[in-house]
Amino acid sequence: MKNRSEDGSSMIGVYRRSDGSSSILSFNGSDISRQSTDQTKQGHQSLVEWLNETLPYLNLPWEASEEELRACLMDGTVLCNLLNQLSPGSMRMGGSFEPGCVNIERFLAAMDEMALPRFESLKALKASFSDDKNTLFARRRWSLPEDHSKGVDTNFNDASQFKEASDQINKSHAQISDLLKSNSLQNTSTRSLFDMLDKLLDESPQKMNVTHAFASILRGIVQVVEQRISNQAENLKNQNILFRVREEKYRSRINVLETLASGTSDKNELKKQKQRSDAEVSNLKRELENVIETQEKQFLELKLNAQKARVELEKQLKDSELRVVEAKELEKLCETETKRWEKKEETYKSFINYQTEALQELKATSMSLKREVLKTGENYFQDLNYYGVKLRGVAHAAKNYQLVVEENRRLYNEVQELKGNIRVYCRIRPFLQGQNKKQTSIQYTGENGELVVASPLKQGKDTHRLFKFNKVFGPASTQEEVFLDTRPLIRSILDGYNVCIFAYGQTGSGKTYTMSGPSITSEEDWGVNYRALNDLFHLTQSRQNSVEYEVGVQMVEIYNEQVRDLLSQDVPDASMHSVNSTEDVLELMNVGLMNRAVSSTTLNEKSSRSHSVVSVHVRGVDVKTESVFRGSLHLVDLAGSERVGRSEVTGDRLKEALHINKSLSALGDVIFALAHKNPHVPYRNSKLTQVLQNSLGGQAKTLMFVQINPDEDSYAETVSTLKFAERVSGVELGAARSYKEGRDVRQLMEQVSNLKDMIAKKDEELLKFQSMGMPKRGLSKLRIGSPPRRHSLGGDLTNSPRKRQGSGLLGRTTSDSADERRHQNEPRSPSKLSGGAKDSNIIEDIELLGIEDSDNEERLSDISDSCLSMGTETDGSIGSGAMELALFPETSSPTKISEQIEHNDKSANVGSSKPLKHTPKPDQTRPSRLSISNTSSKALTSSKRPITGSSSAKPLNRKK
Ligand SMILES: Nc1ncnc2c1ncn2[C@@H]1O[C@H](COP(=O)(O)OP(=O)(O)OP(=O)(O)O)[C@@H](O)[C@H]1O
Repeated sequence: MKNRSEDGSSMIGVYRRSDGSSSILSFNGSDISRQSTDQTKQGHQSLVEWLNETLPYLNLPWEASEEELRACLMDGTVLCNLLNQLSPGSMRMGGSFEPGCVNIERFLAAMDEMALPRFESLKALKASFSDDKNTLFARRRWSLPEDHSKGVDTNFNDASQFKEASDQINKSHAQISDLLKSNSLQNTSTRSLFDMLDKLLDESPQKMNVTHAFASILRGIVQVVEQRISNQAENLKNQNILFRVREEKYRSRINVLETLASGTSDKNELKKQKQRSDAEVSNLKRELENVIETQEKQFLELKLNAQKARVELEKQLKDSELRVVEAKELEKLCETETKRWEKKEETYKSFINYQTEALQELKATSMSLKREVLKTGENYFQDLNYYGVKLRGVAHAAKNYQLVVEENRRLYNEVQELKGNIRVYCRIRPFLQGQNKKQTSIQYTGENGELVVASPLKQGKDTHRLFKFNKVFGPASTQEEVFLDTRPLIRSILDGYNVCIFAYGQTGSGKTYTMSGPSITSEEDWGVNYRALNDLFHLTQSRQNSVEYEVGVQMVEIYNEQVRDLLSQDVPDASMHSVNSTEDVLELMNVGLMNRAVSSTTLNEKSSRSHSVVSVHVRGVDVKTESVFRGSLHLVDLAGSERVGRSEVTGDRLKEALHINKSLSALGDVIFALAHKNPHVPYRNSKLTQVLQNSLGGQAKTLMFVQINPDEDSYAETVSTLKFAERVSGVELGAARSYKEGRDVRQLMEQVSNLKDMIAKKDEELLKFQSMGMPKRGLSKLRIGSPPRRHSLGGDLTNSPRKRQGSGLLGRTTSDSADERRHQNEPRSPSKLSGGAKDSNIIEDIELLGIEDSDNEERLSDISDSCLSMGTETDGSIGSGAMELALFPETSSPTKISEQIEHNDKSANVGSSKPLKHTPKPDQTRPSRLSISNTSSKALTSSKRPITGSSSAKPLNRKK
């Protein structure tokens, strides 16, 4: 608490007594005013005591009054000495203290320096220096800033030094906080406060990790503030000096006045002057106090501002720190980003370079392309013009294409006809291994088809026999050479002709070798069968743009006059298999060969005792005209033709041989009948001739391979075989006819089919009548020439509607009862079959066959029930005349019909290529209609599965 003396004299200090009362010591140069409300004597005495102890020369009485004490201290010398005693060196006066105000000022300055309150000077001094130990401490404490500043500048050499410095800093902080708590900071001099601030700032960089630059900035600011404060202080000092000057002036005046007073007698006047002077002094004191108060206020304001500035600065410092950290992070981020962008820039640069290069290349390519396009365009237009001209030619040619194709076919067929529709090629088998020593019966083979055979055993002129065929293949001929001369016929099949190729000869003469080949694994060994089908597929492929072909294959064997399907065991009739490639055919024929019945004989261990027939049915549709072509190829590997006597077989084997010979004889009969243009051709005499019916005759092309065994032992058989072949080759069968159906024909076929259905219904009705017990007489009228017995592979087919439809590729329908009857009445004499008794060999053959006329009826009945019935016996053609006959059955009068039949029979047998107007006799009307079976197309179109083929038994035919 600060108090001010009422008289305005300079205030030196205020001290507080221990009992709580306050005392003011004021120094005005002449006295020490003391204002006390309750001063205890004890406190006063202790003070005197302390003064005496400290400055013994004072020797103040123990009970010295305040006035005495004040008088003692008044000139300031005692105070200076006291302070010098307590704190040596604190008073920088060289040890001598002249009495006067100057001493008091020094004392006050020293107090300020030691941060002791001015107004409790003595008490503070006493308290500070009462204890010896504390004396040193106090001194140290006030000199701490200097020490500490030194410490701050010191470089710490080790951790212990650093710790020590850190401890000192902490201590000084503690002291500062103590000062703050004890409010003594308020009384601390400005200088000291700034020292402390300075000290703190020195500490800050270490403790708070503030950058040195910042600290220096802060310090600079503080210095500025300090400068300002020091300016203020300087002002104050100046003012003080001014006041002191004035005080001195007044004091000198007082002295003058006192001198004058001593010289004058007028005491009152002196008193008055003294009072005026006192008044002036007190005025000056008040002025001084006011100035001090103003300065203190200003100082406080400045301090406050400094604190605020400091807080603000600290805040800014923290912000700056944060910003610095942020800036550093940002800097790092910027660096990484910069690097990244640099990398990207590099990448983009290289990419752009690459793109630019690519662009250049593209531009160049584009330019060259443009040029090429232009060039191509020009070429294109040139070509277009060129092709336009060509196209006109082609279009013109295309108009005539069909005509040319037709012409081509016609010419081709004419060539084939000129070559002969039946051709005989003779092939001589080479000697087999182990037959080297054997003599050959073949004496000569000529290029022109001449062959001379002779028996080495017989001597004489007539021993040599000359035969002439279309071609003779010697033992060295290859399979390919043999097929080369067969190939032209294959094309005919695709043009709608029927072709039959069969191999005839004694057992072991090489029939199977020629037809199938020794093995199918090697293409070189392929026989005629495989090569023909292979060719067929190649031709269909080459023609596929103009004609769509479907090919179906059947494979049967005729064994003991029974037909057996070699491709399917389960179906009763010959099954049709659709084939699309040679591979399909190979597969099928492999199966067929495996199924073929083979039995051993003494002549040929593996000799086949059956005829095998591979039938290929082709249906072609002309894409443009929609005309349908049908062609068929029969590839027949006949059973051995040797004589029964030589085979030395008995029992079942004998029966087999007899059947084989019988069927071969029937084949001979057919050929001879055709050769002699007999009105009747006995196709029905064997299953073989039935099967081959549409391939043997006026409209078919036939090729026979006559196989010869060169062995001298087989001479007789060879001669027999060659004679047979010679006769066949001499037959002129007439022009072949292509089976070409136009749209009209197909429509007619459909009508025929409908009519057949109607007839079938009528058949059923007839059967009903029969079962109802109609008079036998009436029935007998209907059943003219009914067969005595029926045998069929498929069992009794009489009532089967399916059979009545007569479907199947092979189905060319069944028997003609009139023909049958006529056939039965025909005497089967050797002369008739052979064309005369002149040829004794034929008679010999027939004898060997052992065929009796009594067999005829049974044989014919077998044929009529055949599953593979192949057509009428009346003529070898597919009877287009028969079709017409079926179409107009009711319109023709009986007389006319009979005439027409006779006419047709004749014309058929002379090989007329024109469609025949075949009108049946009254009792033949229905059978004739039924003799047409246009089912092959149906069979082909559904030929993915086995098709019941040619077993189209016609119940009505048999019933009539
Ligand atoms: N041109 C030939 N070149 C070589 N060997 C042949 C020739 N012709 C036939 N052969 C061989 O003669 C033997 C009998 O031939 P193949 O079986 O073809 O006679 P085949 O007339 O069919 O007899 P079969 O009537 O008993 O069936 C076979 O071993 C066959 O390989």
